[in-house]
Amino acid sequence: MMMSIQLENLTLQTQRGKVIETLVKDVSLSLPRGKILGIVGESGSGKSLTVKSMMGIVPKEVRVAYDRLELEGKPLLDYDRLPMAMIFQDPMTSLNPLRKIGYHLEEIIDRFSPGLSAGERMEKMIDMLNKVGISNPEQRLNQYPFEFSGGMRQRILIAMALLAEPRILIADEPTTALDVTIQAQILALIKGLQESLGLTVIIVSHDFGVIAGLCDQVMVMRSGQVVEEGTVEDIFTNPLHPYTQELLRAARLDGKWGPQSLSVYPSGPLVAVSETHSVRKELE
Ligand SMILES: Nc1ncnc2c1ncn2[C@@H]1O[C@H](COP(=O)(O)OP(=O)(O)OP(=O)(O)O)[C@@H](O)[C@H]1O
Repeated sequence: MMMSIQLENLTLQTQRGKVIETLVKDVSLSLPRGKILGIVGESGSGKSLTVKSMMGIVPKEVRVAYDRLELEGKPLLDYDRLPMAMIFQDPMTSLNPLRKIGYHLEEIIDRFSPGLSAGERMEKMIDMLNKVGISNPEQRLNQYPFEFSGGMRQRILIAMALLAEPRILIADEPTTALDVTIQAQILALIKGLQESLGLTVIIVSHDFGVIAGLCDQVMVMRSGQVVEEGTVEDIFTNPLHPYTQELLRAARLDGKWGPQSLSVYPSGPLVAVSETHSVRKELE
């Protein structure tokens, strides 16, 4: 089977004074085309640095080494022509507050689809905003980032990522900054786009609820190393590493994941049905 991403023995190190510190050690992953991999683990476990090193965007002070990094069967030689795009936790930091949304989208079109007429560019922008669920796209193109909610800004970032026509989408904590209802909508959008465009997706999260609802494969990281990996069923129904069990227990206590809700998104807010009775709603 052709692998979309193949990474072998990624190790990341940095130097503090005379001491060399290993941030990520021997991380390997291979992901078939069209599948979703979730990387889960507590803060500082090395999730972000792992995906950033595939994109070639680790900070300068971090030394990157691996035995193999191949995208779609080819060694990665040219970071300017990656078939891969990335979205981040905080959409505001990726948008220029002084520029309208249309400007952001046109910039990407100019880079990845040069030579289009003004009409074709407009058509492409409107089509993409429709795809990511933004209504009144013509009007929205003329608005500034601050005129959008957090969830809508994340949709814009997804639109920007997709305009680069990637076959692999990397999402680093894409819903962490959003409230729970909006989180579910953004995850449903990512899932829908993955299905309709046949994207391979890597999603980084510290939230097992997010992983359970979305992923085919799961990689659990702790202190820069993978402690367990497997299909979503392996990890959720038969977690073997105590850390995975601990994370799952914590996720259950958090109310975000229960054994019966494997294939659904995190449950919604408590809604009162009477003065004394509240019920937790399931989100789509
Ligand atoms: N530029 C850097 N220089 C030195 N150490 C770094 C640098 N960037 C990250 N680290 C360290 O590398 C480790 C892994 O960081 P990383 O951001 O990948 O973690 P993470 O699992 O994504 O956590 P979070 O969810 O908090 O982002 C952390 O201990 C972090 O402090």
